[in-house]
Formats: sequence, structure tokens, C-alpha cells
Amino acid sequence: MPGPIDPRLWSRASATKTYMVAGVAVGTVTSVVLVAQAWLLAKLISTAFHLQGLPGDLNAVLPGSENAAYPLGGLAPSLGALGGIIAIRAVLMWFNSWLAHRSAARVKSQLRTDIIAARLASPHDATLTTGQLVQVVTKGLDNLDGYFGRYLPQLALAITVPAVVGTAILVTDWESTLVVILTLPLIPLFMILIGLATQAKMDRSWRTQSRLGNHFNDLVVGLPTLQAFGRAAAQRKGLKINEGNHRAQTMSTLRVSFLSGGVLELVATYSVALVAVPIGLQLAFGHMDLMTGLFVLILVPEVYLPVRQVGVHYHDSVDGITAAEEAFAAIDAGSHPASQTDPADPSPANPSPAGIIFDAVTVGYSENTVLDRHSENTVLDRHSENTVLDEFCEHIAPGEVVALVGPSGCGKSTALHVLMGFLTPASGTVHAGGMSLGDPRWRRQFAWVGQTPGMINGTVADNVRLGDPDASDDALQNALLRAGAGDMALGHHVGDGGEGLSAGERRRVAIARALLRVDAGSDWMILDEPTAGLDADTEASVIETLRGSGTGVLVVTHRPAVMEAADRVITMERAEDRMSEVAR
Ligand SMILES: Nc1ncnc2c1ncn2[C@@H]1O[C@H](COP(=O)(O)OP(=O)(O)OP(=O)(O)O)[C@@H](O)[C@H]1O
Repeated sequence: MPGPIDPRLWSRASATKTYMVAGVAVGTVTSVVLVAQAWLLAKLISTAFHLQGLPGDLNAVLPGSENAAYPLGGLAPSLGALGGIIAIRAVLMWFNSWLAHRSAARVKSQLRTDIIAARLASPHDATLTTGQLVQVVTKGLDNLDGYFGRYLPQLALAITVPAVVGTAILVTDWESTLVVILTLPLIPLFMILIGLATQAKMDRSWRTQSRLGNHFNDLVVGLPTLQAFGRAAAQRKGLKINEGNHRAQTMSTLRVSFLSGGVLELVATYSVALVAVPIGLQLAFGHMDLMTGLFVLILVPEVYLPVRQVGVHYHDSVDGITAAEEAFAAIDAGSHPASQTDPADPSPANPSPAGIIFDAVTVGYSENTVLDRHSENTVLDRHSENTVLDEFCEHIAPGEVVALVGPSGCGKSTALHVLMGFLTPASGTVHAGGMSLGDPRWRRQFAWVGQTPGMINGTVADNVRLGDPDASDDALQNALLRAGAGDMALGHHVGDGGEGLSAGERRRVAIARALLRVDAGSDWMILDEPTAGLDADTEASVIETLRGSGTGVLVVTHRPAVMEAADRVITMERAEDRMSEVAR
């Protein structure tokens, strides 16, 4: 069972701290107002009884002929004060709720920014799949609304109200305080027991919800393929099963939630009865005056109420903490330093004036890194059964144009991803331009063209300008020309995922933006099959541009023309076979 506040929320989402301090302050004022309200109410009721001659003497309470003529008129000031107190409570409640929602919005915004930053730092991290990431960033973090909006305010009240109201009861009638002290811990005790049952259910519910979301996401993305193979209708069954599981999980969690409310209600009611019976007897035997009895009786349920309400909103806390855990898992996954994995590595920090050096780099994709989103080990496991790079060593000189070739699946893209800092190797070191992988300036050295280049929704100009935000339209047009896409209009619309451009056009846009980045000062172009899908003429012009860029080029390719144009071809072999090198 999680604690009431995830320590990371406290230390890394600063709005939480501010909110809790403000929440306790508001809670304390609310408690004082509560005591004042109970006192006024007790006074009003006891006075009303006296005024009606039940059971006291009117003149003893409100002497004077005026009151005697209009007995209840004397209550007007107290009634006015009570109205004022109720208004103050309403304002305090509104203020607390406003504060809570503001804090929730700020914490969510901070966590979303951190998650996105972490994903940008480590785009190929497998701790969370894209579907899970979307789930965490959207619906997942929305679960913090209930946590901040309902659970935390209640938690603050559960601390302040028993303390302040309990003191007021102690001063008035210590025997009732004793009963309260003995019975109050029963509520948290039952809450812990119920919480243990709820936590397991919530974990299951969250997993089912994620599975349903991912399944739906996969179906939508893969719909054209499923239709082409006539399998679209067959997916209904799987979706129905997942949806049914989700419904059953939700109902089961709700059952526990409702049951927990009922149990806590029962405990609190019996506890109040234990206080009420002795007070009733004392009143009957004249050992206590009516106002004191009423004051204590009005206050006692107020001590149990906020503690009980914490239990009622406990599922908000579980939802919120689960969402926070997911968020921090995503943030921590991205914040693994893309640095050398062996701190005792004896190799020099500045091993070469420039050049790219892979030194004994080992990478394996473990099944767990893909499937277990709670895995803390996002560094790719060297002992995995699926070792892709095994002590990969290579040195590429500054300005050299190198083609990386080899059979499909031998690890060419993986090597580039390590170089770009997208993947952290299990062991080994990478240096470039005299820097170690993980240096904050690391990625500025590279202009990147991925195998499936990422496109943003906007125009061709927006996409090319990612290479250099300050580039003029002329520079964009020139870069497109050099990338073999001189005929492409800057204003051409690009939809989600590059919609509106052919695969070849996307590659040329990606090459154009890499060229802009080179113009802005990068030393290397790192390209993953940039000419796949291009016709021979365009390919020739792209090769000419790459050679003429004046930078070092490391290009993964299957195309003979690109290999021909390279200074050197590195041939990788699959799996455990050592890499061999063919110098031209
Ligand atoms: N995220 C991942 N999780 C698990 N295995 C992966 C992942 N990415 C790649 N692999 C596996 O690692 C191996 C190397 O993949 P990589 O993409 O580096 O090969 P490649 O040589 O670039 O292939 P190609 O020429 O077909 O692009 C493949 O067997 C692939 O299945």
C-alpha cells in the first residue's frame, strides 16, 4: 500500500509542498470555525429550550420584559453570527478546492513536461510503449485531479480537525475525549485493511485499462493492414474480451470502494454512540448542563468525519499515487544518463581530437525492457539472450564518409541509436569529437536522418526548419534542392506522422533538415538508409550532396551506389559473429 504522499511528488513536484502547507493552514482555520459554529449552535439550541421553558427558567437565561414578550427574538444576534460562520466555512471550502485544483494543474503540467523531456532525451527507451506513454501523459495524470482535489484536502482536514476539535472537547469534557481517543484509531485501522485489498485491485484495474488502451491503439494504427488481410472483423472478439475484463475490474474496485464507505460509516456511528450514551446519562442526572452536552455532541461526529472521508477518498489516493508512479517511471527511464556505463573505465576522457570511437559496445534487447513497464533497468541488458552488439569496436576518422552495411537485423540501426544517445549500452564506451557519450553538447555534433524520419504536423517548411530554427526560407529552399526535393513547396501541408508525403519525400525532407543542421555547425551526418525508396537519379544527387557536405558521414545502407561513394565500408555480421571491416 502506498503512503499518503509519494515522496517524489513532495520533492520533485514543488506545487505539492506549497499546497500541503496551504491546505494545513486552511484546515486549521476551518477547524477553529467549526468549533465556533458548534458553540453557537449549542448556545442557540439550549437557549431556545430555555426560552420555551424546557427545561430551564426563561428569566435565568434572558432576563428582561422585552425578551419575555418576544422570547425567540433574543436569538437573532446568535443566528446572525451562525449565518456568518456558515458563510466563512463555505468560502474556506471554496478556497481549499480552488487551491487544490490549481495545484493539481501545476503538478500535472510539471510532470507532463518532465515526461516529454525524458522521452526526448531517450526516444527509443522501451520502459513504456508509445501507447502506455500516451495513456500516462493524458488519462493517467488526470487521476491526480481527484488526489489533489479530494484526497489531499481531506488529509489536511483529518490532521487539523481532530487536533483542534479534540482540544475543544478535552477542555469541555475530558471523559468524552477519552472515548474519542480510544475509538478514533479504529477508522485508520479499517482503512489500512480495506486499502490493502483496494491497492491490489487498482493495480489490476490499471493494467487492464492500459491493455485495453494499447489494444485499441494498435487496432486503429493497423486497421488498413487488418482490412487488407480480411482480419478486421475478427479483432472484435479480442476487443470485447479486453473491454469485458476492464468492466469487471472497474465494478470490482467500485464494490470494494462502496463497501469501505459503509464499514467506516458503521465504525464512526458506533463511536459517536459510545460518547452520546454517557452524555445522555449525565444530562438526565443533572451532572452536565444542556449547552455543554450539546457542544460535545455536535463536535464529536466532526472529529470522525474528516478521518472517515479520507477513507472514502482513498481510491483517489491510490489512483493518484499509481499515476505518479507511472509518471516517475517514465521520467526516470529517460533520465538515465546516456553516459559511459563503466565509471572505472580507464580510457581517457578526451581520447582523440575528433572522430567517432565505439569501444567494446555491447547491447542486447531483453524481453523485459519491452514488456515490463515497471522495470527499473532501462539500460539494455548485456546478458540478454538477444545480444545485438557484442563488444562492437570501430573508429571513424573526422570527415570520413563511411557506409555501415550488413544483413538485415545485424544491429546497424542499433549502433546508430547508441551513437545518437537513444539507447544506453550495457557496457562499453562511445566517444565523438573528443567528448564522451552523455556530454550535454553531444547531440549538437550530429545531423540525424532516421530510418522512418519523424514528421510534425504543419508544413514542409516547419519540418525542414527543425534542423535550424533560424533558417530563412531561402536556406530551406536551398536545403531541399540539395536533398533532391527542389520541386517541393515550402507551404505543402504535412499531416500527423508525415501524412501527405510519400515515403521517399519524407526521407528527402529529413535529409534537407539534416543539411540545415550541418550548415548550422554539426560535424557529422548520421543517416539510416536515406536513399531507400528513391529513384536512381535522386539517389545519385543525394549521394553527391552527402559527399559535398564537407562533414563526416556515417550511413547505414543496403544500396550499392551509396557503398560505392563511401571512403570506407564497414560490414557488420549478425549476432555473436565479430564484425569485420573492409577498407576500400
Ligand atoms: N526495441 C527493440 N526491442 C527488441 N528487439 C529489437 C528492438 N529493436 C531492434 N531489435 C532487434 O535487434 C536486432 C537488430 O536490429 P537493428 O534495427 O539494429 O538491425 P538492422 O541491422 O538495422 O536491420 P535492417 O537492415 O533491417 O534495418 C533485430 O534482431 C531486431 O529484431
